Amino acid sequence: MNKHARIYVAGHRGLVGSALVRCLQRQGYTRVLTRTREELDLTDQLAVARFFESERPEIVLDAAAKVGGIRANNIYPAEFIRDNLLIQTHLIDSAYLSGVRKFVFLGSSCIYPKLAQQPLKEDYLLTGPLEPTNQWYALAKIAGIKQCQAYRRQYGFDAISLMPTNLYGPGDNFSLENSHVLPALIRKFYEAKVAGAESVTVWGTGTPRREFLHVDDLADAVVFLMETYSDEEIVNVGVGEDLSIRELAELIRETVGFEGDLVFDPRQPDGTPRKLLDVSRLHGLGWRARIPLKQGLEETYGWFLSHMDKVRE
Ligand SMILES: NC(=O)C1=CN([C@@H]2O[C@H](COP(=O)(O)OP(=O)(O)OC[C@H]3O[C@@H](n4cnc5c(N)ncnc54)[C@H](OP(=O)(O)O)[C@@H]3O)[C@@H](O)[C@H]2O)C=CC1
Ligand SMILES: C[C@H]1O[C@H](OP(=O)(O)OP(=O)(O)OC[C@H]2O[C@@H](n3cnc4c(=O)[nH]c(N)nc43)[C@H](O)[C@@H]2O)[C@@H](O)[C@@H](O)C1=O
Repeated sequence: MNKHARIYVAGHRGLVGSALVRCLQRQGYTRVLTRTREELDLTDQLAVARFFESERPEIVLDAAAKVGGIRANNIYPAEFIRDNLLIQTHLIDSAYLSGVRKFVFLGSSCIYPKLAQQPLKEDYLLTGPLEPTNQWYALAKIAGIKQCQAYRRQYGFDAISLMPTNLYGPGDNFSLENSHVLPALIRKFYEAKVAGAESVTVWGTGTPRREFLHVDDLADAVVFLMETYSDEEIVNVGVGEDLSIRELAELIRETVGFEGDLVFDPRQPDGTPRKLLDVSRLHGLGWRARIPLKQGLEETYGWFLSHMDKVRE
């Protein structure tokens, strides 16, 4: 792949976007294009079309979206379906119209049916009802996959769709309200430790299971597949193993060094009982995750401690 290709990373300040910029720079890509939301609101079709007309990137990595944990998805369904449909539609359409030669769309493991057989194969898409708490976001993502496939079929547009599992790492959203479980628990245990609290409340029953991929692994997989993969079939991107929320909480309690108790709040939603990805297609394409969860947790906790000023909300 030409290391001087003009690559636009949409959403470059987010968890995934910032990891993609780091990864591209590490791999010697010299022309990475970015725009903040203030510079380019991706829900504004005319602004997006003008941006592509004037900047003409050759490659687009789409890491821009309205993203949040189970509570945010449950409370803001209109924003999750509207913003994600608008952002992806504008990016895919303007990229095609302006001659972009490679487009990478990011879905999520939540696109699969709530009670599908585990581990989740890519073929299970649309074979059953979705998890209610994030059906809005999931449907938007499924529409994005179908738009990429339709543009490949009708226009020969080289768009690929990758389905990451739950992600974590430096640059994550550590807000207590709309973040995902791993960063939320890091912050909860840290604040409990500092305050000398007796316990930390974990939402739900602790029984759901989740798979966690470090965002630097994800970025490496995205760049690898950007360079090597071109087909309409979606590709799961994960580690191929999971753990219960209780086990995760115990791991984070140990990483942070909190000595109090866990209290589970079953009034909060558990969400999907399990969403472990089948990663055999990914492995067959020649990529495997490398960062172990324990090591990734320690590194993420270190980042959290040295970036307290950046904790969103
Ligand atoms: N985090 C996870 O566990 C997972 C994430 N994914 C997918 O990965 C991608 C990135 O997610 P993640 O990095 O976690 O999300 P973040 O919320 O960390 O980053 C999203 C980025 O999109 C930008 N953005 C949102 N709305 C707009 C807009 N209207 N105009 C311009 N920019 C906008 C945000 O800008 P600003 O900084 O200004 O808010 C932010 O930089 C998404 O497609 C998500 O669905 C998939 C599976 C799991
Ligand atoms: C990436 C993925 O992320 C989301 O799906 P999710 O994985 O269910 O999200 P989550 O990380 O918020 O929760 C995972 C589990 O953890 C439990 N949990 C305990 N304590 C806290 C807690 O303090 N905060 C949060 N957020 N969850 C907690 C929580 O009750 C649930 O059982 C969607 O965006 C979905 O669309 C998607 O794509």
